Amino acid sequence: MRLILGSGSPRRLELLAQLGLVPDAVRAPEIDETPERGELPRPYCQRMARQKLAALPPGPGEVVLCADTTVALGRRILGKPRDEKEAAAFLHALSGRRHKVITAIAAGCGTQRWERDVVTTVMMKRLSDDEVNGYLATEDWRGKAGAYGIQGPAGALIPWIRGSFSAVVGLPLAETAHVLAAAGLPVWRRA
Ligand SMILES: Cc1cn([C@H]2C[C@H](O)[C@@H](COP(=O)(O)OP(=O)(O)OP(=O)(O)O)O2)c(=O)[nH]c1=O
Repeated sequence: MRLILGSGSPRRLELLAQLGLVPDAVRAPEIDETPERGELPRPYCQRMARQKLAALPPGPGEVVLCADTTVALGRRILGKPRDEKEAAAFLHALSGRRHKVITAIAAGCGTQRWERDVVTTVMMKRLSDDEVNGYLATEDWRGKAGAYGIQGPAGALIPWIRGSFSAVVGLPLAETAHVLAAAGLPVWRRA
């Protein structure tokens, strides 16, 4: 069975490597990530993971793994910021508050499909202007939902989380291992 990572995210490749898994191929899905009117963050995130998989149907002997990470501030979806101005606005909105990070995974093999999602609560400290500007200057926010990456310098801005660290970074490892095993790729027997 071949493992196909259906994601262009370097974080997801690294998280799979943490399990000792090196995909046989990496394919980046191209889908429209615009939320529907009134769509809530969790169903949106589930829909994104499902659509990414639908854009990359598994070939014979392939397991395709796709995922989506969405930052939710109440009912509001904070996607990947378009520019520094939007990143600054996201950080100000998150400052001093707790929010949710949802990561949904979708895997497929033949006509079978597996889906899971994990919701983690993240606390962002109250940010000073120096902290916002200093973090923006690192450029680390680019391409990241909610305009931060907990695994990088933004770690200094996050006093605690309740949930799964790996899910916040982009792939919930326990659920991913479970789904891959169900699809015929047991983590422990691949070494
Ligand atoms: C909140 C958060 C997000 N992120 C990243 C993970 C994802 O790469 C990104 C969310 O965007 P996604 O749309 O989930 O993924 P992507 O566009 O990077 O890749 P693909 O669609 O090809 O799978 O934000 C972090 O790296 N750290 C964090 O703390």
